[in-house]
Amino acid sequence: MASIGIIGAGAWGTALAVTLARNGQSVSLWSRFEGWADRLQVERENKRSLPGVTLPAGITVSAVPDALGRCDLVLAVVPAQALRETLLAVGPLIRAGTPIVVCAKGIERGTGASMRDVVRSCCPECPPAALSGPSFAADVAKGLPTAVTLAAETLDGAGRMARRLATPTFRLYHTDDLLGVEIGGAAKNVLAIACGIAQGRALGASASAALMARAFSELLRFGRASGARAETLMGLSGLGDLVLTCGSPQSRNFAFGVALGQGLDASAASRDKLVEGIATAPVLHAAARKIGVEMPIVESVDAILAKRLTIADAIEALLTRPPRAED
Ligand SMILES: NC(=O)C1=CN([C@@H]2O[C@H](COP(=O)(O)OP(=O)(O)OC[C@H]3O[C@@H](n4cnc5c(N)ncnc54)[C@H](O)[C@@H]3O)[C@@H](O)[C@H]2O)C=CC1
Ligand SMILES: O=C(CO)COP(=O)(O)O
Repeated sequence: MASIGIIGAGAWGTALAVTLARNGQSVSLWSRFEGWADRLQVERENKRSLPGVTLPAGITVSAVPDALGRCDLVLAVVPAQALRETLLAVGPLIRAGTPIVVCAKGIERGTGASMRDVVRSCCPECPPAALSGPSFAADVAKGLPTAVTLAAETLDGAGRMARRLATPTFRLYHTDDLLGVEIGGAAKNVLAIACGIAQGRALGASASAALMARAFSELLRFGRASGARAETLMGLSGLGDLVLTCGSPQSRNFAFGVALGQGLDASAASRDKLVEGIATAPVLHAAARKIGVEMPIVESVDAILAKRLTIADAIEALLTRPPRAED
């Protein structure tokens, strides 16, 4: 069987490589940094993100992307804002017809492009797909169980990829609602920042639950108006990942929100870690406005990050919105 290619040797790229290789797959893991690729290849451990987890022999790590051209399935696991630049660099090596499964969760800043549209524009001959759902890299790398969703343009294609990537502890459901899966992953990061802020401000467990429920209502409203299916938004990649990310300090987006809520400045709170919701907040807010969907929590996060509102004013604005029927 041909290898599975993984682009990006950060926390999630490494965790996926480990999971797949433990299940007998041969994995080519690519990092753009030669020194980092060499370290992983020799030390057999990602000491930065997943200390204590051994890379199985089935993983080959390299900074030379040629092996991607011999893979029949490629996972793109770089930050959402780096996907275009990365695919422009290594995409031409990927064989036509090879699906590119984006594992990043976000919307491109500047263009407002979805991850599948970035794949389509950089690698027009490779069908885009997405893998998303409640899955912390550290949990998955330890072999703890979870379930996520694989979305592709066709249900058959999604099913084939899901069977290829599933392991006894990494359970994959599949769907052809690529739009819905991408929206869930991108939106939950922004909403988790708001939930973190509530935690950081010590607003209490009742407020956290209320905020999470209203956050889900925003996700659902935006997703449906965009054409996503309700069952996807209520599934693993929507509600499932929202619950995980909005309720756990293990989440970088939630932890960033907590730090903001405790009074830390945004750049200090996100130093040395990837917080996808920061870049996605303004683009998601703009996309919602464009289609006339109200997303007050997303709007507040965007305004706080852009320093148009203080946290205290944003909380006050949310609490004093006119009463409305629940939707
Ligand atoms: N860590 C997690 O638990 C999970 C992360 N994800 C998603 O996976 C994506 C990647 O996240 P992590 O692996 O956790 O981040 P990370 O920060 O640990 O790793 C990111 C990787 O991308 C590479 N990279 C960064 N900028 C780049 C650029 N401009 N060009 C090429 N490569 C670049 C880095 O060198 C690194 O190898 C994010 O979109 C995240 O939302 C999804 C599920 C779980
Ligand atoms: O997407 C994730 C879990 O499903 C990881 O969330 P964070 O990027 O907030 O750490």
